Amino acid sequence: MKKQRNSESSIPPTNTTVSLSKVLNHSETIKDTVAECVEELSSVNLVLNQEFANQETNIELENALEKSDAVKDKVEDVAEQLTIVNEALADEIIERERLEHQLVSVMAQEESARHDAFHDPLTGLPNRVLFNDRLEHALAQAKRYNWTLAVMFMDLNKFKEINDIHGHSAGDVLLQTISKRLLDITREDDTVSRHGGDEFLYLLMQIENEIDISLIAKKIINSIEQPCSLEGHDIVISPSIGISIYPKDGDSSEALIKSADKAMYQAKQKKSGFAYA
Ligand SMILES: Nc1nc2c(ncn2[C@@H]2O[C@H](COP(=O)(O)OP(=O)(O)OP(=O)(O)O)[C@@H](O)[C@H]2O)c(=O)[nH]1
Repeated sequence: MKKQRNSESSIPPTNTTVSLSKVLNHSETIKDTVAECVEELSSVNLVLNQEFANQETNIELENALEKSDAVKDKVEDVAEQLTIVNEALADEIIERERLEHQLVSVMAQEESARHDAFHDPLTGLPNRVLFNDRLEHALAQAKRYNWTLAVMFMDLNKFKEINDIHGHSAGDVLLQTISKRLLDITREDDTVSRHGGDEFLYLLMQIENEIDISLIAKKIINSIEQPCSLEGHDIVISPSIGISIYPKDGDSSEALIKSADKAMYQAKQKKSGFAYA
């Protein structure tokens, strides 16, 4: 009897399960062939027995018949053994599939927990923890290879008014829209993160000069200042950005973020869009 395998599983079988299934299929074919041999031997022995019953005593025929019956019994026994082995093999395959399924599901849960630990739930952007980790790593590389890095601290202007006028969920949509725009314009090596509330942090890797940084800051401002449709209204919001540069403004992540934060307040006061530390 063939065991019912878990065909609804969305997880592709591993090489081990595939090879075990091949062995089982092969073994089932052998068992079927052996079972056919048993049937053929039975019918041959039946005919011989009938012939033997009609004859005078014939010792040689009697011996041959006994041997043939013994062979049939042995082959029958082999067919039964093969059935037992195949059932054990089928059980083993089901168990392996179950374990593989369990393993994949545990790995998916771990991956999801890891993602949640390092990302902001509202916008999906990297959170503070991931940003700090990337900044620490970037600083170690910058020290080793003499790179220049830039940290941008960005805060939205008068974001509270959006919440007050249009409601908190409209504010959430605005934060999500802005985050998507920021992600779209961020280079692969750079990092944009949500620091909290309406604050975002940028890490720019291997920056050549301030002209490049200013161009990036203008690009970010331009992208954020594009109108955003909220509940039928076109909302326009602007950011203030403070910029600190490694090694000029600090050689630790705390110092660079602090300098950029201070510069952001200057940009906000002067309404200049962005300012350097
Ligand atoms: N919708 C929404 N609002 C948030 C979230 N987190 C923080 N806020 C709000 O964001 C606002 C941030 O306010 P501030 O940055 O202090 O004020 P602001 O109006 O932007 O003023 P300036 O920065 O001085 O221009 C506060 O009203 C918070 O309640 C969030 O996840 N969703």
